[in-house]
Amino acid sequence: MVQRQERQRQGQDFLSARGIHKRFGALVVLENIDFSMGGGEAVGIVGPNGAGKTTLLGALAGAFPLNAGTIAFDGRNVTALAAADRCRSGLVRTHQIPKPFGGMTTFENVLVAASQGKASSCDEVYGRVVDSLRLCGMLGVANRRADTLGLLDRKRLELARALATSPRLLLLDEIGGGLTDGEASELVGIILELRQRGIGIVWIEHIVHVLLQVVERLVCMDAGRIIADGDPKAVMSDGEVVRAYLGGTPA
Ligand SMILES: Nc1ncnc2c1ncn2[C@@H]1O[C@H](COP(=O)(O)OP(=O)(O)OP(=O)(O)O)[C@@H](O)[C@H]1O
Repeated sequence: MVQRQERQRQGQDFLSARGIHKRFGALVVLENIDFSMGGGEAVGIVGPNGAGKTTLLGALAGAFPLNAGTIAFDGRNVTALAAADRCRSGLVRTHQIPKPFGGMTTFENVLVAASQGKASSCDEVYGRVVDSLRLCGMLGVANRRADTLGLLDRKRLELARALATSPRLLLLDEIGGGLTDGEASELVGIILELRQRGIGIVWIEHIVHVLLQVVERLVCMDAGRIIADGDPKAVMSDGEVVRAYLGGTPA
């Protein structure tokens, strides 16, 4: 297994998850996961279907209570915080299948999200909405009902809604799923811009060559465990990763 790179994480992690354990009934989905990262870092998560990737993202975002483990974000223990409170503190996730409010316009969808973020004045909220729409290339469809948007625009809207909450760490769940390579590359441009703003990224994605345009560190999960964590090239050539994820025989 590729060993995790030691990079002054002790005591300085922006996000730190320790001993995470999650069961659904008798099914153990996350087994004693330790995961941490620094501020502004971009980490990709890969692994076979059912490995527990989305569940890990849900655990970090506060989608459900854990069976064991603790999560600290920016020096604060957030284990008992609900998802909405984690979002207000800057820990924000997107969903694999975007579910915008279909009867609302693109603008209204982002406005709802912006209102849920850190408390601020109406002017600031409005400014965040316009900034998010501009960054995600959605000003031209701001007045379109969300249920008339195609898949790429729905994915952009999912990003814009997350961005409007003023995230400091963004958890992206297969934002490129279902898109062509060209469409996914458009999202890469937006996500790179988010990185430039200092926003940390954790990104689950099956389109690995797209993911690798953004992240400097890759984690591979299998059967509820992290089996490799480190430099993307080293992880992708790791014997256990090749066996579990790439479906081949290690060279
Ligand atoms: N709410 C739930 N109730 C019961 N089982 C669940 C629930 N959520 C996930 N699971 C199960 O947990 C396991 C891990 O699912 P998860 O969605 O985290 O995997 P994944 O690695 O994200 O997979 P994929 O790449 O297919 O999205 C699967 O066996 C799934 O069926």
